[in-house]
Amino acid sequence: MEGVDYLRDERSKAQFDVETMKVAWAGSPEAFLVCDRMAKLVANDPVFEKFSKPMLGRKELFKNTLRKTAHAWKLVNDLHLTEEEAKWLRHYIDEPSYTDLQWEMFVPALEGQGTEEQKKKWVPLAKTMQIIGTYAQTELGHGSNVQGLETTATFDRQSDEFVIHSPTLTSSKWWPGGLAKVTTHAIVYARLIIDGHFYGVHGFIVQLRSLEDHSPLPGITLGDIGMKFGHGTYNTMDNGVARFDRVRIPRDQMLMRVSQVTKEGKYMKSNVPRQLGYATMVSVRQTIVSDASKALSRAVCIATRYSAIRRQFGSRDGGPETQVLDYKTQQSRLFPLVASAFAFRFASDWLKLLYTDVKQRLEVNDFSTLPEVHACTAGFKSLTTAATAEGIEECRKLCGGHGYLISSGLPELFAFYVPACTYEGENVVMLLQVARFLVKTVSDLGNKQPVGTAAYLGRASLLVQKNCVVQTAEDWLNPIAILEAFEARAARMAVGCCQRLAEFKSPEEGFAELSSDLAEASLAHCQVIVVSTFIRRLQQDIPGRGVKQALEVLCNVYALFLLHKHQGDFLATGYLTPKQASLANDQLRTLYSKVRPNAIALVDSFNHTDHYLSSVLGRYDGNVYPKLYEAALKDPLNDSDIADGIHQYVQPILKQKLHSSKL
Ligand SMILES: CCCCCCCC/C=C\CCC/C=C/C(=O)SCCNC(=O)CCNC(=O)[C@H](O)C(C)(C)COP(=O)(O)OP(=O)(O)OC[C@H]1O[C@@H](n2cnc3c(N)ncnc32)[C@H](O)[C@@H]1OP(=O)(O)O
Ligand SMILES: Cc1cc2nc3c(=O)[nH]c(=O)nc-3n(C[C@H](O)[C@H](O)[C@H](O)COP(=O)(O)OP(=O)(O)OC[C@H]3O[C@@H](n4cnc5c(N)ncnc54)[C@H](O)[C@@H]3O)c2cc1C
Repeated sequence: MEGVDYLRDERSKAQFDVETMKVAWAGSPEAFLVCDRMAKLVANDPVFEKFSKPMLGRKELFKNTLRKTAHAWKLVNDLHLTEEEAKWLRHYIDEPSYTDLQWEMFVPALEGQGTEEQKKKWVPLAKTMQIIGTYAQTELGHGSNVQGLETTATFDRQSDEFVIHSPTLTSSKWWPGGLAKVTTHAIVYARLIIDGHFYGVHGFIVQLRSLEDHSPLPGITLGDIGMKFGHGTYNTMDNGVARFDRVRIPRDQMLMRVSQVTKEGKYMKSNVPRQLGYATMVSVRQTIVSDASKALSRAVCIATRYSAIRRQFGSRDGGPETQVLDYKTQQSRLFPLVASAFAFRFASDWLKLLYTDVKQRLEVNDFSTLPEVHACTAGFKSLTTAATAEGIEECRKLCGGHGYLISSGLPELFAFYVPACTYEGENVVMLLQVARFLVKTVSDLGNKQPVGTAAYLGRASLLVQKNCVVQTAEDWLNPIAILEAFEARAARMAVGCCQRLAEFKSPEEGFAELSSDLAEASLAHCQVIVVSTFIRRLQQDIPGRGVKQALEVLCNVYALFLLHKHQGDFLATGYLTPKQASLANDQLRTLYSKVRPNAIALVDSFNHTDHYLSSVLGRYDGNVYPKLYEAALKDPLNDSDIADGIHQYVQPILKQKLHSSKL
């Protein structure tokens, strides 16, 4: 049998309806149709070809992306694509580009932090791409500590302008995507100074380049910050540096939803919290969670298909060898990642609802849920990006040596994905934000009943006393038992941290000293939410033959895999006995056997095109070995039998005359 037959055979074993699972993965029949149409549009358009990317130099890579982005914008207009369709189009083109910043950060910053008047003026210009913007917050000296930014915006009453200035080397803006060569505008975050007084960091709309000839405007120095990790991935983006030498902008270019500066130089706060100035980051973190499920699903699709084709050992009397997918070790590394992709998918759908809700509330000045939403987006961003980055690397290893080839699609995917652990809030820094929320919630338990995602902490006094009642491996299939285990572990970790915090001279000192434990408690809290979201999703109506059952298996795999991975926490907090932890692991092995016949159908449900996967190992048709050979032959080194440099540098060594003493 060939790879093609292996996958055909695997597909025939599926115990659920793949077409309906595709809809469950996409979220709705409408969402499925949009994704499917955009994926095919990209896959069938030669402009979006990706094969040659790894061979291109930096300048060619960058220009190639400019060309693709221009073509995509033409398609958006010619085909009258909606914003949602355009977003999927960008996604499937699969190349970081200045438009990521334009649509994910510049426009949301204008919409979220601008006044009605500012929105009216700037948003249409941005949405029609008459101006192209970026989000210039991070500096050479500070990224995480936003209040530590050094760029200044000094109000000049006489001219009714702000003067934007980079007073030190470390105040240079450093990292913003598209800044180096493309963007005409930026939201520049700077310390506001009026009459020598500092009023904190605010966003300012600054024009960077001439709209006529694209040259940097006077007083502005712009450049690229240099090559980044991986070759053909993030180097398509011109992450940039900017320095401002007393650049003047009109007063009405400060984003003034949160606070205003009057003509007279009076600083006025609206009745909105200053954290609203961070709203763009909340919005993008939510998008990043959704992207995590996409990136992880892509990696597991490649690794699962290849694992069904690859055979090693186990052959006796000349019969076929064992598919590596049949090894329990392979399953225990791969199937939890398949389950995680689904878990993150449903978590991101839920987070989107939470975010939509807070957005509507903010519009009518209801800020009550902002701290919870900030904690959820920050925590989920950290949890999902860390697991996805690790998961992609695990998938590479699951593909053995071939996973290290660029043609496997995995090295480039990893290089493309891994900065998500850092951008939009470094992951540990984000977990510490969740910790602040947890500490406040637990400290306030006597006065305030927590709601929403923290509601379980309202039962903390019970959860710290109760013990797990599981007696058999079967008991671990009960969602109530699973959820209570996660809640009890998280509540005990949070309460334990709070008790120890009280032993320090000041809360700040305690927080700093216990920050590692607090980060772990935060992760445990976020896992409660992801697991409970998956369980709740299964309580909804899910049509299609066997679809719900297959998802139930994955939900249990996800939860029990986490329980096994973090069993130290579950045991140390005293909720579980070693016997109960071991029963969970027994159940996990049984669950892997239930996933096995559905493995290929599950990854088919992601509906990834071969173009999107860009992986010889993950091809839908399974024709791996001939295509791997073909891809290798296309390497420039195979253009000739004798490569450049052989005559010059190798042959002289071969032909050297050695003295007998050196022989
Ligand atoms: C091409 C890739 C494919 C994927 C495409 C997906 C789309 C991605 C688009 C583009 C690609 C990526 C581009 C990347 C862009 C960037 O990275 S932009 C820069 C992002 N920078 C950060 O995220 C900085 C991180 N730092 C912070 O957010 C904050 O400073 C902080 C660390 C959270 C806060 O520090 P600190 O506590 O010192 O700060 P204060 O300002 O004093 O805050 C006090 C209180 O406010 C609460 N807070 C903080 N942030 C928020 C918020 N966002 N919303 C609500 N509330 C917030 C904080 O918890 C404090 O509350 P408390 O006093 O009650 O405890
Ligand atoms: C690919 C990419 C694209 C980006 N695009 C943009 C963009 O478009 N616009 C923009 O403004 N920025 C952008 N950034 C910058 C990005 O947002 C920052 O790099 C990020 O916020 C992290 O900040 P930092 O680099 O200052 O890390 P640091 O904060 O210096 O982190 C270094 C280490 O210190 C630790 N640390 C920091 N503070 C604490 C603390 N309080 N407690 C415990 N540990 C701590 C961190 O955990 C980490 O281990 C981009 C970055 C990348 C990699």
